[in-house]
This record gives sequence, structure tokens and C-alpha cells, in this order.
Amino acid sequence: MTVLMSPDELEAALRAVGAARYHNRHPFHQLLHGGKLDKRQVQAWALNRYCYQAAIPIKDATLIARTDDSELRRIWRQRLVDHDGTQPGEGGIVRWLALAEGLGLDRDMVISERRALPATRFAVRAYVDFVRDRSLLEAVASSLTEMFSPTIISERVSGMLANYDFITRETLAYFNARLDQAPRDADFALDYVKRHARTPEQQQAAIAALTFKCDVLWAQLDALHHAYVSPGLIPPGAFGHDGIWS
Ligand SMILES: O=C(O)c1cc(C(=O)O)c2c(n1)C(=O)C(=O)c1cc(C(=O)O)[nH]c1-2
Repeated sequence: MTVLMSPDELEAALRAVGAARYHNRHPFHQLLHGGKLDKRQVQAWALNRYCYQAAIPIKDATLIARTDDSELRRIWRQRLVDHDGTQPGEGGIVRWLALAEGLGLDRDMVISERRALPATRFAVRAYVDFVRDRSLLEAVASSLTEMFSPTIISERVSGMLANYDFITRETLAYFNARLDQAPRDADFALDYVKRHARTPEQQQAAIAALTFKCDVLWAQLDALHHAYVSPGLIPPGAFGHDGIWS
């Protein structure tokens, strides 16, 4: 039988999910950060990850649309501002596109998502659908991977700067803002989950939501590894298929 945990025990259980399943443990990230990939493989990472970036504000708008809690909406809408900016040329999506262009990718190709891996699109879509279809508590809990992102972002920026001559500090500027935004967002979401998960079932649902989200991130890296590292099977239509790297 599942027992009711204290809020701090719940937090510990959530952190244990991240320790076991967060995407910092994925071999593709270890290759990426360790300088073991060539430029095309890094380009593949950037253009696939664009799909995730582009979906994040859609899932945040979905969450906002679902709640009648005005305070939650007010706080959550900062995430839309962070990703979309307040005027053209601002925000995380634009900064991600600058990263992709800094790697030599064509901006319109990246935005079109037509060269992304099928599994990337499916994983990203699953996240948006989850936030639309599950309870609000699960929707908020699914964002909690951000508790773990500052560490991986620091590792990524220092590793990529040290190991690739085609990467500059400007290319990676996207991540600077995330180092402030992610802890702020995660602190709020964690507090929300600790206050609103009041039954054993709700607590287990929150843990399962975070597990699901780790799977969303992991699946995207599995797809990259399968296509671009080993066995190197690039799906039809995807970046690099038939030797076309554009
Ligand atoms: O670089 C990363 O490893 C990483 C991880 C995550 C995450 O853990 O979901 C996010 C981000 N970056 C990120 O940049 C971002 O905007 C973001 C939003 C969310 C979310 O679930 O709402 N996760 C993440």
C-alpha cells in the first residue's frame, strides 16, 4: 500500500527520479559535452532540440489555459515571455535559432522541423499532450526536470567551449538566461507540487509525471544516438539522409 509522504519526503523522491533518469546520464550528452562529436552530429542535436524549444511555450500556454487559478497563470506566463520575448527578436526561441545558425544551419530549415527525426517529433508531441490531458498537478510536476538542468547546462557550456573550435560563447548564449530562469521556475513548481500533492495517489502521480518527462528527454537522445552515432541509421527525410546535410 502506498503511504502518504511528508512534503520533504516527496521532494526527496522526486530528486531520486532525476538522479536515476535525467538526461545528463545519457551517453549522447556525454559525447556532446566531451567533444566527441563532429560538427554534423552537433548540428543534428541543435536542429532536433529546436523542436523541443518550439513546443515548450505551446505546452506552457496549454497549462495556463487549463487553470482557473489566477496566481498560477500570472507566474506561469513568465515562461511564455522567456521563450517568446516581449517583442520580435527576443526570447529563448530566437536565441536557440541563433545557436543553430552559429553552427551553420539554415534558419528556415530548422524552423520547418522537416529534417528533424520522427522520434523527436513524437516525444515532443507527447509532452504537450501530457500537459493537456493529465491533471494540473501532473502537468506542473512534469516541468520538474528543470530542477536538474542548471548542472547539465554548466557542464555543457564549459565542455563544448573547451572541446569544439566551431563553438563560441555567443553561440551558446541561449544557456546563460536559462541558468537564472530554470531555478526560478523549478522552485515555484516544486513548491506547488509539494503543496498540492496531498494524497498518496497524488504524490505517486507527481513522481510518475516527472518520470514520464525524463523519458521524453531520454527518448530524444536515444533517437539522436541511433541515427547519428550508432548504428547510424538516419531515417528517410531526416538531416543527413542520403548524404544531404542541409
Ligand atoms: O538544456 C537542457 O538540458 C534543458 C533541459 C530542460 C528540461 O529539463 O526539461 C529544459 C531546458 N533545457 C530548457 O532550456 C527549457 O527551456 C526548458 C523548459 C522546460 C519545461 O519542461 O518546461 N524544460 C526545459
